Amino acid sequence: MPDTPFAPVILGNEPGSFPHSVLAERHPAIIRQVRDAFPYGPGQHRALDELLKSCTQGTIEPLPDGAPDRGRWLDWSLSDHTGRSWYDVPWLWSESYFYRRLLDAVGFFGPGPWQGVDPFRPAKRAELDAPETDEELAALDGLRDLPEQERARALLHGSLWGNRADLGFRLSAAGAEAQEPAPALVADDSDTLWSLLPPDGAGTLVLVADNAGRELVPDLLLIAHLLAEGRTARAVLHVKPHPYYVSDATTADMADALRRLRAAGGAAADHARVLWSAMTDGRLTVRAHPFSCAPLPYAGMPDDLRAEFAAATLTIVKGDLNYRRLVGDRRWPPTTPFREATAYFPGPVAALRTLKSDVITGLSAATEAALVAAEGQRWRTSGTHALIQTDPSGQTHPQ
Ligand SMILES: O=P(O)(O)OC[C@@]1(O)O[C@H](CO)[C@@H](O)[C@@H]1O
Repeated sequence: MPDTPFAPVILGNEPGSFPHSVLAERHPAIIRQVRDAFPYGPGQHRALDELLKSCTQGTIEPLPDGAPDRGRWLDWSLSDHTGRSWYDVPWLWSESYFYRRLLDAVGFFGPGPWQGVDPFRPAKRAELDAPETDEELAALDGLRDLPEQERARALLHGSLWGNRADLGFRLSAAGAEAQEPAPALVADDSDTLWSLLPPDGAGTLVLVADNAGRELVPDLLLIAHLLAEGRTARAVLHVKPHPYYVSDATTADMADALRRLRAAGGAAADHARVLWSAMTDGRLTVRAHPFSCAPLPYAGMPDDLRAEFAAATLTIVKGDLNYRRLVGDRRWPPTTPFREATAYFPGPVAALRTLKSDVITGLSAATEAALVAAEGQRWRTSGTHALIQTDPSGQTHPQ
């Protein structure tokens, strides 16, 4: 990435914009949802009242003394943003801090009886247990007799479109789920992606997961396929170290999804066996790195994570939020080459994302023009378009 990117960082302070609506409407709705999720006590309700007031009308406050991650947040610019309106700091930062404070309010970080209780768990469980999940898993049996390449492609698309299953998104985009799936890929670098995962792959695939439930299930199926077919020797699944953006996957969600696959029978259970045994012998590992919940773009990743991505044959980055973090949460001209925005990334990287926020790179001028002609700017946030973008070059990029 150029040292001084010319695209402005996205803030939430423009009334009528998507980021503003997230801060002004989605966050209060999430607080309401959390209040309903568990029989919290008066202290938790008071803390939620205070958070509601702070995040809609107030300013950013420091973390409480003794917060286990206070030092980390200070490194992540907390002091610079303290005292400022939630709307006036980078939107990515503001949203991330909202989830951090929400967890405080319900006692997630303890000490106390609510320590470690995920406030979003009921919503995530309901989705995983929904009949639609059964239907999707049963459909897997129909793939069994297809040639490997077709199965691989179907599973890649399952993982891609699984990103529409985002519980936070549904809070503010009622109806998006009900629409016909828009098949339109606004960018499709899948051939390059597959070239990095050849049938005799000896390397490591890293998949940076996004949502639990109906997104994580197809992500796991894709990993199972790649391991079983020898397209990768090892895989690392990055999940969040704590609940985040409502539906983001944690280790507990991964375990729930895997148990769900195992219980489904048929091809789903076959995939579960592959994953279970790969976890047992270490070919599949799970990581919950603190930076996965950082309010910063990946360009600011710490050295250990950089080394991990550098060593991978391919890193697949899932979802909208991870895309914002991958390319930088900025108002890029849409034709900015994806490879320019990811030039800092230390290894080959691919993004699988449905479009749910304003950020976009890597469109051809013709694609952008067609989208604008058909929908104005709505295509950016409607969740009905998707992309597969690949930057195979890693460190060999000219910086
Ligand atoms: O990362 P995901 O699950 O695909 O999407 C996250 C999301 O719903 O939340 C953000 C707004 O809160 C947007 O980036 C996006 O719309």
